[in-house]
Amino acid sequence: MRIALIAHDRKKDDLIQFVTAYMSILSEHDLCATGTTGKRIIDETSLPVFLFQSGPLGGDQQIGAMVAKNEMDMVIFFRDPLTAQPHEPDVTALIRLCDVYQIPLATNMGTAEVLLKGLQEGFINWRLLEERRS
Ligand SMILES: O=C(CO)COP(=O)(O)O
Repeated sequence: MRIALIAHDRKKDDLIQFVTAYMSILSEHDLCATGTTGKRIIDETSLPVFLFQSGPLGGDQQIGAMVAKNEMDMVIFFRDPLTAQPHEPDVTALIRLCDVYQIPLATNMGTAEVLLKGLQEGFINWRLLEERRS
């Protein structure tokens, strides 16, 4: 499965903690991330991560394009609900596309934990069928 990892600045520490805790599951999948988030994951966990542009420079849109092309299986996006983002329309667009294409999306750590446990149990294997169909 291809999994996108994204975190706004004040949520990056939480995402690193999450990725470290679930490294054994995440290491079995193709990981990609917005630029700054991805660099921190690489530096702090050594997991291989494909880097898109930084979020404010178009990274959310690049991930959204992959969702629209059926090339993304899960999005874990630790949003900061308390800080205005200059690229808020891009954030909204990515979340909208996940809903349009029924892509599992977690916007906080509680949901992300459930998603990864579900992934491990095979609850998201229907995505493999989707990929074959497209
Ligand atoms: O802003 C972001 C998502 O909207 C995250 O981007 P960075 O990972 O480049 O900080």
